[in-house]
Amino acid sequence: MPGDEGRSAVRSLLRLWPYVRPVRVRMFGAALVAVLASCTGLVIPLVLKWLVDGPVADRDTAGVWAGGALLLGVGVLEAGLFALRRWLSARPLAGVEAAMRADFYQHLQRLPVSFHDRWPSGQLLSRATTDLELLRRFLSFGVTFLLVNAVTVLAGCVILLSQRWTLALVVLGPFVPLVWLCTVFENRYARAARRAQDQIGDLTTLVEEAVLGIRVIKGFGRHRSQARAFRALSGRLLGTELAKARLLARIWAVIMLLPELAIGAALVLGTLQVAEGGLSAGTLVAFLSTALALRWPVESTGFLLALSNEAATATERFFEVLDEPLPPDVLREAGTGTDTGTGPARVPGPAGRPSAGAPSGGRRSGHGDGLRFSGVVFRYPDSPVEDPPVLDGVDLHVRTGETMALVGATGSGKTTLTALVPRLHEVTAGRITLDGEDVGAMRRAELRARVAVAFEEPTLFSASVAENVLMGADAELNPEAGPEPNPGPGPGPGPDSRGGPDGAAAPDEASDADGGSVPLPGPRANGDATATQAALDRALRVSQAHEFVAALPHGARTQVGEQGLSLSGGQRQRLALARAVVARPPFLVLDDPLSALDVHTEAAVEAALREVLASTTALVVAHRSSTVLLADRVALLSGGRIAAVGTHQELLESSAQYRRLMSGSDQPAKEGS
Ligand SMILES: Nc1ncnc2c1ncn2[C@@H]1O[C@H](COP(=O)(O)OP(=O)(O)OP(=O)(O)O)[C@@H](O)[C@H]1O
Repeated sequence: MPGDEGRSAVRSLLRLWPYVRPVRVRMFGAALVAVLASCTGLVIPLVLKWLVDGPVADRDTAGVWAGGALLLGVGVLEAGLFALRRWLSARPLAGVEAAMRADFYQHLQRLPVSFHDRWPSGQLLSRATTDLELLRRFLSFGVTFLLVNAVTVLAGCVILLSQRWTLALVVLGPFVPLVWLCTVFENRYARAARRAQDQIGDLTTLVEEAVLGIRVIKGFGRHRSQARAFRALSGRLLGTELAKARLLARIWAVIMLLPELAIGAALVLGTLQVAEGGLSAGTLVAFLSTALALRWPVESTGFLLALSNEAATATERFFEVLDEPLPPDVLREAGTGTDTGTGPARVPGPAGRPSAGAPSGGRRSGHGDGLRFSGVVFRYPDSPVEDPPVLDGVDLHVRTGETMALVGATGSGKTTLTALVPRLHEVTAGRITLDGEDVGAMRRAELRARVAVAFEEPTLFSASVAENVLMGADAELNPEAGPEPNPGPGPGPGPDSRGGPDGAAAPDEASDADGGSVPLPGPRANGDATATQAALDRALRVSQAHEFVAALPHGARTQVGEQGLSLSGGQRQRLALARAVVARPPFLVLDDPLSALDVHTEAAVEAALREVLASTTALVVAHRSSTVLLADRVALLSGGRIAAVGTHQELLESSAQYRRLMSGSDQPAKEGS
């Protein structure tokens, strides 16, 4: 029902109030000033009336000059007030946009992985950018001028009626059909606006995927089909935008035509009345200039209604994400101000500086029970109900200090099982315990302090190598949690300080890199930063990344990720591994961390990793027999359960499926290295 939709648009917009509240004084002040400015404009016809009926009729030149000066003064005052309105509202409303964007980002960070699995990233991106910008325009311009127009039209009507009520009725006659037409238009436009904004989100997703997957697209020569998909989507968006433009053009035509006709009719009638002597020329001039002054407020209503509708849609789209419920424990922790996932994890400090309450890193987790899965069942929330769960009663015990390799056919659920330990997903049934403590009952910050993860897909952020690695460290080790926007040579080892003419490491530094440290330059390389430096060096050495990092133009301060240097898949994976081991976590979960390494590097990383694994309790997803050999025991995942557990040798002897897996016949793509 049209009426319902209209009301819901208002309801949607009212949800913005908590964001507007802090700047309400400035905003209403700005609106008041705008109303004043607009009403000042309405004084001009009255001055004109006085001018025509007074000094002009009396041929009083001095009076005409005075009237002209008065008109000029009123005009300047009106312009000054409008400028003041802009000054009053610009800064606070930019703040509103920033606050909304910050809330949106924080909520996205806190939402579970299952939400991000479900939502296309382009939809989120367009809501955080286009929609919020639209809302700022609505709040700074739309709301104000809806109010200004309403007050101006009302004041104008009073002036018109007081000048000549019969003529006023002629001018105001079209008002009723106009309101009705606007209501019809508003509802149609709201639907088109929603469609367009959703289509922008889809288009953003497509562009993002095309940019991220550019190698696949080029490698498989898919640019034509990709371009076709883009054209189809942008064609659809174009269609919607044209439909919007047509709707707008129609309502605009009506909004402009009806008042013009009415003013024309009033002009004819008024002139006749002046000719007959029933009306003074000044009154007619004042009447007509008031009617003309009301033209813009009436005409701009169509545009403002369109803007309001788009803003209502943008608000709905914004709150669709913000209304997504957070997991109860995240909510609780957010309420107590505890870290819920946006900051660096609190993990045990380096040797000699254990964090209070957390087990000291770099040693076995002692008398604990290790990592235990008991009757773990898991089904992806969006999977069809008739499908069996991915994991259907997993029982597995990784003893303290033990390294357990997890093997299984492609799609058997290995990644899913590892993701349950740091609670990227919540178990559907059963429990996972760390040293006897249920991970489901642990605070997330504490869980992250105990478990470090490295995924098969190594993600690097637009930050320096050091910051990327230290992301896995606690606050003490990680002096600068946020990424720096720019590398900047700074006081650190820029190309000049690293020696080589083209930024390559000088021979002495290269040899330093072999056995020494990859210095963190500048403010970090002093005093308290020694521990950070030591942890970083150790992690880089363990992951066999120290040599290539030392050879980077700015060493560990080199910017990597999207806005920095591109690294090879193997280099990225080694940095992700360094991130996982930097804090020497008591529990380590690695999802095939060596998959992108060449045989030579893999052997070197394995040797170093063996040292790390010896001091942690680890679950390592393995596709190659070389990774399996790092483990004390192997668990075979099949049919959603652990089908067999034993040493590599035992499983080779007892399990035909394991033999097949290791010989590569089950996983031709990954096995056989
Ligand atoms: N986000 C998701 N939503 C729904 N189903 C998913 C999701 N992620 C994975 N799955 C499904 O869960 C099953 C297990 O996937 P998983 O990635 O855990 O397997 P895997 O053993 O790690 O495979 P691989 O060895 O190829 O990495 C697959 O059937 C997959 O299609």
